[in-house]
Amino acid sequence: MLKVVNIKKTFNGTVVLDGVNFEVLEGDRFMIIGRSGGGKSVLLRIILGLIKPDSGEVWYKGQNIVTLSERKLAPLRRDMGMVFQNGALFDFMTVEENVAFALREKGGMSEKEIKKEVSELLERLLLKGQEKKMPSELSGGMRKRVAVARAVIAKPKIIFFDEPTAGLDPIASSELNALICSLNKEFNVTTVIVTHDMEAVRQLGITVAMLYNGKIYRIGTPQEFEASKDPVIRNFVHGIIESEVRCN
Ligand SMILES: Nc1ncnc2c1ncn2[C@@H]1O[C@H](COP(=O)(O)OP(=O)(O)OP(=O)(O)O)[C@@H](O)[C@H]1O
Repeated sequence: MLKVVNIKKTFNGTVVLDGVNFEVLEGDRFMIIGRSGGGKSVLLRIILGLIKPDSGEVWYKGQNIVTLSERKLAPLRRDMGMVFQNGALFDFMTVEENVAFALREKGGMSEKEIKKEVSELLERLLLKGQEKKMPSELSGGMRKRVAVARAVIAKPKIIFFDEPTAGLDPIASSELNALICSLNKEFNVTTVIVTHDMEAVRQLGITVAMLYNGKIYRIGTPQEFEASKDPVIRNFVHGIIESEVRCN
């Protein structure tokens, strides 16, 4: 469904991505893990055509996203949903208006139909009663769910999440992961999730790719990562650092 070929990106002489290769199959929940600052968000932005790599290709529906103009990207973007790390909601719109935005942009639906779809989705995402609130009046977990609603309402074929559980408590994280799981299964939305939350990987992952030193170091299942004896993988998965922290 999506193929990333030899992506390279350097910022001010610092190599961030040094030849990244992987393929995401239809229906997958593909987790990209790696250390903070390792280039995961940059990679997502390249895949979405928001920034250009120095070299490499991103194939989607037989087209190389890297070489497309904004005009040619637009129809492909309609297939793609994105939930940014900070939610990126419109602060000046209510919850309802934020979620309806993509449907209004797409056109072809009456206001009544839009209201019905928005209201059904908000109910599914446990946001009933929050319709008229502004984003600033919501908790972090609610904001994330609104961001998910906004990304899925237009029924994308593939959806990208950048650190969906960052800043959420363990219960809110698990609730959000359950939601991502049901969206993937019920609507058959291929899901790509960038995270350093190993619990999210355990709960959601079908395929896991570890980004390390600018390259995909390993691709496997969550179970293979858990059981790996490779020191690079083990240290990441089990949060081991060279001088173990013992404060008590
Ligand atoms: N527009 C930019 N200009 C210069 N450097 C950038 C730019 N965007 C990202 N970088 C650098 O690229 C590196 C990778 O950043 P990125 O945000 O992709 O990391 P990440 O793996 O997503 O980290 P985190 O898990 O902390 O979000 C960082 O060193 C960052 O400073």
